[in-house]
Amino acid sequence: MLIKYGVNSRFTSLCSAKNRMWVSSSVLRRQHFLIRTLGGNGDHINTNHKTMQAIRTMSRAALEADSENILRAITPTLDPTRHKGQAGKIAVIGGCREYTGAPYFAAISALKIVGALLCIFYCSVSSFSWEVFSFSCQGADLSHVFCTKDAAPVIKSYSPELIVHPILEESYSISGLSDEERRYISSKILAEVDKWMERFDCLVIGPGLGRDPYLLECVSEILKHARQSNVPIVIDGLYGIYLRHFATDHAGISQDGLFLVTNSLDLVSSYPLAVLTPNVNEYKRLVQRVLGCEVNDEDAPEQLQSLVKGIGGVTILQKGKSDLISDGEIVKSVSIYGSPRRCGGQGDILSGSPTNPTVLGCIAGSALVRKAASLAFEHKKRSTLTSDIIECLGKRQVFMKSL
Ligand SMILES: NC(=O)C1=CN([C@@H]2O[C@H](COP(=O)(O)OP(=O)(O)OC[C@H]3O[C@@H](n4cnc5c(N)ncnc54)[C@H](O)[C@@H]3O)[C@@H](O)[C@H]2O)[C@@H](O)CC1
Ligand SMILES: Nc1ncnc2c1ncn2[C@@H]1O[C@H](COP(=O)(O)OP(=O)(O)OP(=O)(O)O)[C@@H](O)[C@H]1O
Ligand SMILES: [Mg+2]
Repeated sequence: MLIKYGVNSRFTSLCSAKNRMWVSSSVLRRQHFLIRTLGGNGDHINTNHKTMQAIRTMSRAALEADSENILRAITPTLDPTRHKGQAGKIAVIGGCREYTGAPYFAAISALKIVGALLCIFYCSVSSFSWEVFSFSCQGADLSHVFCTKDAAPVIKSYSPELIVHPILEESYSISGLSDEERRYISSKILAEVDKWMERFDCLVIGPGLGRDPYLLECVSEILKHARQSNVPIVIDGLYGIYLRHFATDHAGISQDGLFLVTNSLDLVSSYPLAVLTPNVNEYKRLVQRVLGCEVNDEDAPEQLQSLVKGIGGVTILQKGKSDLISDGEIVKSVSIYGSPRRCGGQGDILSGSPTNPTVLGCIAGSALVRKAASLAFEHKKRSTLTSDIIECLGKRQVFMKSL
């Protein structure tokens, strides 16, 4: 079944000769996971395959995506025969001394609404083959947060549902240490994340990470390892850092320089399982850095497509009045009514929502958050907060499905 739908070749082609041995077990695990979550029922796949083809054909002509239909089509019916873990395990890498809300919002949203890779369809539309890594909208089974030691007790206190790993370090907590000691601490952090990496179906990197250079260097390494393991990655809120190019002097004080993140775009470039979710400021800085110009609202779809091509091989979900999504091949817009409230944290919910690397998945994630925001605003009006939106994520009006 997997071979028929190209899953095998998809994953195999992602493994370079160098890391094939290393990733093989995680790839196999994910394939088994996919077989299980597909329900082992060919009819089910064929039905969905046709649905996806129909959606794809329908929406190719217009910029505006048929997001409600897409959301409905990829939302599975809850299946009482499944056991814990089959809807996926998500990890958020984020949370530092200042920001504890952002990783919580992303992780709890993943737990509430985003299952994991539920189905892979290879849709042949026109002349090219198109794969859909679709996460179920039934809620992941386990949601982890890897954050700094200071942030962990706070995040744990928000929710007993989250599994919180207090392992990241910021510069202030290691000040006075030698370079060698710092490198040792980094390697310990990386080893700790690696122990878990294989189990994750998706990483969300960035919510509430802040801008500490030591922390970000560690996260760059985590990102590299995730990529070697072919784990889908959503990257949120890091673009300021990417473009600021921190360098670290021996005392751990950050200064502008051409260091860390000249390479950071390389970290994601040509990685088809990466989704970037920039907000207005982050997008502006990305455009300036990659295209060397200012944001052009008149030709927004074309500019987004150029940006994706400039970075190479990723999917970008540009947040704004309308969300624009592109993988470099196509551009789609989601403009369904959301909320006029612009309270912080809504982007963090969104970063926990697409958790899959395709335009289709991003459309569903965007529609989901906007519909939940609209529903929350109906009830809370001007006092709507991100936590109110989270409460609305699973409502029937959002999914238009009862089970
Ligand atoms: N409750 C929470 O814990 C929340 C935490 N958040 C976190 O807050 C952090 C900032 O997010 P925002 O959405 O406010 O970020 P923005 O990119 O919107 O930036 C906020 C401000 O900082 C400036 N800025 C950012 N990066 C810069 C850079 N490299 N050079 C110069 N100026 C820069 C921007 O111009 C803007 O004025 C992120 O880590 C984010 O994840 C937000 O997600 C909101 C909620
Ligand atoms: N002007 C707008 N009108 C309607 N919806 C919007 C508007 N701007 C953003 N959104 C929606 O709000 C959500 C969050 O986008 P936003 O630009 O606020 O992200 P952010 O700044 O990264 O948020 P966060 O505070 O979590 O970091 C997205 O779902 C987006 O579709
Ligand atoms: Mg944000």
